[in-house]
Amino acid sequence: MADFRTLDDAAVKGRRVLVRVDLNVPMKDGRVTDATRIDRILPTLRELAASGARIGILAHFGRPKGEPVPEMSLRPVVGPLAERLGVPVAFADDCIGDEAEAAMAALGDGQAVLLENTRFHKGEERNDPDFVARLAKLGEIYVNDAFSCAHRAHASSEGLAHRLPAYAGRNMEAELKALGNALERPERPLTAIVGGAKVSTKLALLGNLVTRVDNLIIGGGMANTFLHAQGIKVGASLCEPDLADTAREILAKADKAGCRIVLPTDAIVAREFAANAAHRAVSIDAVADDDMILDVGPESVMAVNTLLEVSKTLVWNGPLGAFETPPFEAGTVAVADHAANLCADGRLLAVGGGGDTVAALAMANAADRFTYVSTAGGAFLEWIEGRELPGVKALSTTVC
Ligand SMILES: Nc1ncnc2c1ncn2[C@@H]1O[C@H](COP(=O)(O)OP(=O)(O)OP(=O)(O)O)[C@@H](O)[C@H]1O
Ligand SMILES: O=C(O)[C@H](O)COP(=O)(O)O
Repeated sequence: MADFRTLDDAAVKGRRVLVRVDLNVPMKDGRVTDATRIDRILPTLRELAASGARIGILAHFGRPKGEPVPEMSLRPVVGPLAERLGVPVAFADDCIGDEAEAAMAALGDGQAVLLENTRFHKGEERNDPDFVARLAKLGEIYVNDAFSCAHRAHASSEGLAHRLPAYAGRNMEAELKALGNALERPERPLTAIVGGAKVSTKLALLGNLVTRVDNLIIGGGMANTFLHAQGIKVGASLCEPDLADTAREILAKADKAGCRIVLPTDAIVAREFAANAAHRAVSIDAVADDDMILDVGPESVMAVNTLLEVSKTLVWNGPLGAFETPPFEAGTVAVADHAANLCADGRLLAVGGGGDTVAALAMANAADRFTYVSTAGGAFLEWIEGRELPGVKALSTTVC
């Protein structure tokens, strides 16, 4: 584990502490649908509040690309956060500038303010030194509790650690410890399931993953680009044709590395992406031009579950279908339940991670039966690949 300072080493009473957390929580119609990421940061926030810190909470939501996008405001998260924390949390409409500075100045010991989405500024993702300086002006101490954002070298997740005395929060510590314990020397066969919708940012990661795992099951929106790359028609499904070459390279690399790739052989398709839309199961080579693949089909579920029976370790990021919209949760739920049963029987060590993956595991009542559930998705995948995560590295190299 990285050698970093923790809250045990920080003297925070009466001091302005900037805490980077991950509030990129699953949301539907402006309501938080899974609060796992909120629950995991409570120990840090409670400890800081009890120690008399004046807490400025930094977080992002969605991918607004450096512009204020009202639908990606963090305001709807204030209520659930305050409720779970058990104390009021103020809100500032900007994370830098006069409003943010005034909000921080107004805090008493033990009080907290949530600052608006850091990604509303281009400087966040660019890790722009001027933007980092404007954030740093708000605090005297920096705590990074967002393991799930540690793969991003952004201003609030990396840059700040070089500007302020930096510490790991309790969630950051706990995630690194739990993942290390579960997966440092995984028993084989090691199987990974990667699904979900963040195709452009996660597909490239699979090139390394295939050299580390014995089996890679690809589902969700991620599978469609691979199917397309193999000349299979995916109709109106989520697909990134520009990444077809990358997908083919990954398949070739997997072949060379002896990693078995499992793609869906059938799918649940619909012509409308809506709850209870008319849908049907089709063979993967029978997807029509106006069909959307929204879940894996029953034959694919059976193949995945059979492979899990002969696996010793499972790592899973990304749901196998659009699980928030019934009935397209069926594939994800069936596989999650089977993995959880194998895990409960001691036949499989199963670790799942990711904002929506956690919600999907909870929907399947599988989360409690998994060995460990991480809040991290992309960061989890990069950690499994053995990459150094910039947000973690910055904590261990800080000079103050
Ligand atoms: N076939 C599909 N078509 C469209 N969307 C899909 C499909 N399969 C899965 N999804 C969507 O993928 C989303 C989750 O993907 P994502 O990659 O963000 O996973 P995650 O667990 O949240 O990981 P991270 O924490 O990195 O975001 C869900 O909203 C789900 O509806
Ligand atoms: O959901 C996540 O995995 C983290 O919040 C990071 O989000 P990002 O993939 O948009 O950087």
